[in-house]
Amino acid sequence: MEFAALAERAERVAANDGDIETTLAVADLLADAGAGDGAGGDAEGDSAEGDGPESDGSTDGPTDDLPVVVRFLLGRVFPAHDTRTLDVGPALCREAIARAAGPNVSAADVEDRLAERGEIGAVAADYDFGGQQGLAAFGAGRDALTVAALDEALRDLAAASGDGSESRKRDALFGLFTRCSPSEAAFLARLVLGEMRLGVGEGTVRDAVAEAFLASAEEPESAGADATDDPRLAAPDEAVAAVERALQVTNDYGRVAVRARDEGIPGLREESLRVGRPVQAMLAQAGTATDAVDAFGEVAVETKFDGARVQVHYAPEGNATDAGAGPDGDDADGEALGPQLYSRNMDDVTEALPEIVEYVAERVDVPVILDGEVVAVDDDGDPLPFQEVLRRFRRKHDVERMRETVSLRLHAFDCLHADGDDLLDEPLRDRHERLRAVLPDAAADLKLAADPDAIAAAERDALDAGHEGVMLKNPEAAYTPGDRGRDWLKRKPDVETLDAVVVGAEWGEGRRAELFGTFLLAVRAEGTDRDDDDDLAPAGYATVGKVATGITDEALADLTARLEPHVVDETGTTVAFDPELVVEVGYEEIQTSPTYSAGYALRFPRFVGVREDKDVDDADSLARVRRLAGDD
Ligand SMILES: Nc1ncnc2c1ncn2[C@@H]1O[C@H](COP(=O)(O)OP(=O)(O)OP(=O)(O)O)[C@@H](O)[C@H]1O
Repeated sequence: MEFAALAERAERVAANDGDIETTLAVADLLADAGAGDGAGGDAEGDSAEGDGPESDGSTDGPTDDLPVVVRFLLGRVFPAHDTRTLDVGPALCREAIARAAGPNVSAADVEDRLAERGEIGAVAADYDFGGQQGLAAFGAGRDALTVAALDEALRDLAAASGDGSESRKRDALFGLFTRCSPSEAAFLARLVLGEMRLGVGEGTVRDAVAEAFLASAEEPESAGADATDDPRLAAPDEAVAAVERALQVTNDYGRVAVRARDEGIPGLREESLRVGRPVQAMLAQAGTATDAVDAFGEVAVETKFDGARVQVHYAPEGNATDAGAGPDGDDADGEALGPQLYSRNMDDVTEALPEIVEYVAERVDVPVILDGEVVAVDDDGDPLPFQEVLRRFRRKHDVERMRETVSLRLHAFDCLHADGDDLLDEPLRDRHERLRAVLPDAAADLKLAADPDAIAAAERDALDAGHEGVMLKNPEAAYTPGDRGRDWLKRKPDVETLDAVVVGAEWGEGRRAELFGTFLLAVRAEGTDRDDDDDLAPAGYATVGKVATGITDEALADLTARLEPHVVDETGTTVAFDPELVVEVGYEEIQTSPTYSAGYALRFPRFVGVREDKDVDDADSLARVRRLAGDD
């Protein structure tokens, strides 16, 4: 396919403004790109026969434009799982455009034009690259670019590394621009910067692949046979689901399009995970303990580690199964592969984390794909804030020195593949069993809990151990790459906070016996008197709950020192204070309760901090609590 044809078709795609029109226009474009030389295309209505063999567009022989066109439409030269990048920044692109535009145009001119036009494609299209410069560079006038030639040129450009690579990239890009018509130049500029602006997202391409290659014909006669009986085709929903599934496991839109075209639904169903080819991480939504219990009944409660996401791929020597693959995701079945580590965005972070590589290599003896979090720890193994992990994460230089400064630990919480078995569709509880079997040392604990109080207790433990909180997961759920569904909930941070007065406390236990442990909270309640002797709230205050969660050892010592001088009464381990100190507390909800004199209780209260800026007269009132509870 000529690049000019693609650029022009892309402009027409972008002119559509409806979802369906855009999808149909992309489907048409893909069908045409897929019917070109070397494709098992359907130009003659023979796609049901096809040419069968697995093809990813990288075989010898006539080139297949389909995978390239699919990637280009998404603003990519390489599949998402591939860690290669063009590494062309906006400045380099502007310089190449300026040079291609001729001696009278400087990079600053291009920048000015960009400020006016607002977008690099429009700027590139403004210049006439096919003019003098192009002739001078290529002697014989404009030499038409094909999609395949452009793809090859960009792959070469991406491979440039080391000294002088930036200027070689600039030269290569300049050379390409000189061969471009305005619409090609716009496409190329957007492509190298990954900003296609066609209104074509991943969902559109998914639907278009299904439409172009898998949809059963609406009128079977038109295909000469009863196309609905063709096992390679399916009803639209089923076709889209099959494409989506293949995309989840391969992370490669080009490959999936080719497979859909050549082998239909059964071919897509054969796509599976490959060790060495990262998949998108499953993501979480915010939710409360009550949401989780309501939705799942029994909830899998895990520690939420405060670090950086990492996906571990490893196929040990001598024990690689058919899941082994080369790093570029080809089908190098059975090949061993040292531990590879990928970030949440599928960047290769292997080199930056040598101790995690060693850790995995020493302990795992079957091929695996694991999901987890890398956390920085102090000398006692206690977690450090996640900023410490970031100091290590993408580092290419000084790795050994940094390794001595910041120690890392892997907490694995999921297992996507083990010993030849793809586990995405297995329930979490079973995947977790496999995880414990392959890497018991690093497997995060998974506790099952069926009521919010048990979850709150687990959260308290996690916070006390210095972690970020808890994740609440559906133990029966599959692993859905890239999906932010309702099966994983990150416990919602407290949405509301209350500024309450500390009116009492209990001494702590064990190593905290010298410190107050639990604090009794009250709000202003003008006109109230003490109800009975058990009520510690002084006149004018009403109690709303106790807080013991979220307080570091340091904060406990500080609170104890500040409150001890205000003790007015002490019974056993319980003390009452003069109202002096205001603290901010988070909570999940406010419920009516006979336990406290306000008639309300904070559910899952959590200490946020001392309100140094507030006097007790500025603390929240019972009237506000009533409003927050929805009673006023
Ligand atoms: N046990 C666990 N299970 C799943 N994720 C965990 C776990 N512990 C820590 N995490 C981390 O928590 C992240 C999800 O929570 P959070 O929203 O805080 O992350 P984010 O990257 O800021 O946002 P998001 O991923 O939701 O866009 C995961 O991507 C993962 O890195």
